[in-house]
Amino acid sequence: MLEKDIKETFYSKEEIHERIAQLGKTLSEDYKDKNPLVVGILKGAVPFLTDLVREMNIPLEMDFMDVSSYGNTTVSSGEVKILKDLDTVVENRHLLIVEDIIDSGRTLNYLVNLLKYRQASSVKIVTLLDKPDGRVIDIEADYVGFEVPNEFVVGFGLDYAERYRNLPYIGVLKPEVYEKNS
Ligand SMILES: O=P(O)(O)OC[C@H]1O[C@H](OP(=O)(O)OP(=O)(O)O)[C@H](O)[C@@H]1O
Ligand SMILES: Nc1nc2[nH]cnc2c(=O)[nH]1
Repeated sequence: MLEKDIKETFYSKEEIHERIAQLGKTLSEDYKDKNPLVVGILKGAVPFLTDLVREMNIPLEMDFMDVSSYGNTTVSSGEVKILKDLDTVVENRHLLIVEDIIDSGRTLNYLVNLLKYRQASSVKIVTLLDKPDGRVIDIEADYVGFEVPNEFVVGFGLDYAERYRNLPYIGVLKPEVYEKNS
């Protein structure tokens, strides 16, 4: 059903699971004894976060924030808005922000500055995907799953107009899918 809209697969289900297992192992070593607060950024990071934390065999806590800069389009508005804030006080906590993708860098730049201002002990980023050619603000993730080219990708949490988040792999849509929507 969903497959018929996909032009090309960049990363398969198996490749993604293998990479998440490696990241979970590294993070378990780096965060042992730190009781990190794992901060998921809704909604795109949910599939990645739920797989990642199950590969981390250390004590940790989870919380979620929802911020928006894209609306229902493939173009960033440039303005980041908080739609849902954390429930947890982050002062003196080690934070690990979990994202599905860094593209322009605007979302993460905003979040890192905000959480540092709230006096977290440390703020690091793990992202499933990094799109370096999309960058407008100079910010890098501390842990990256895969690099992707400068194309609008969907799947494994990433949507187009709220669809395709449940695809178990990462790919790009056929051009006619956008034409139908415009
Ligand atoms: O580096 P940037 O250019 O800021 O782009 C990255 C952000 O864009 C997407 O979120 P979106 O606002 O589309 O929300 P969603 O996760 O709910 O789809 C993605 O989940 C990142 O949070
Ligand atoms: N679905 C999706 N959301 C994004 N947000 C920023 N870049 C992207 C992208 O390539 N795909």
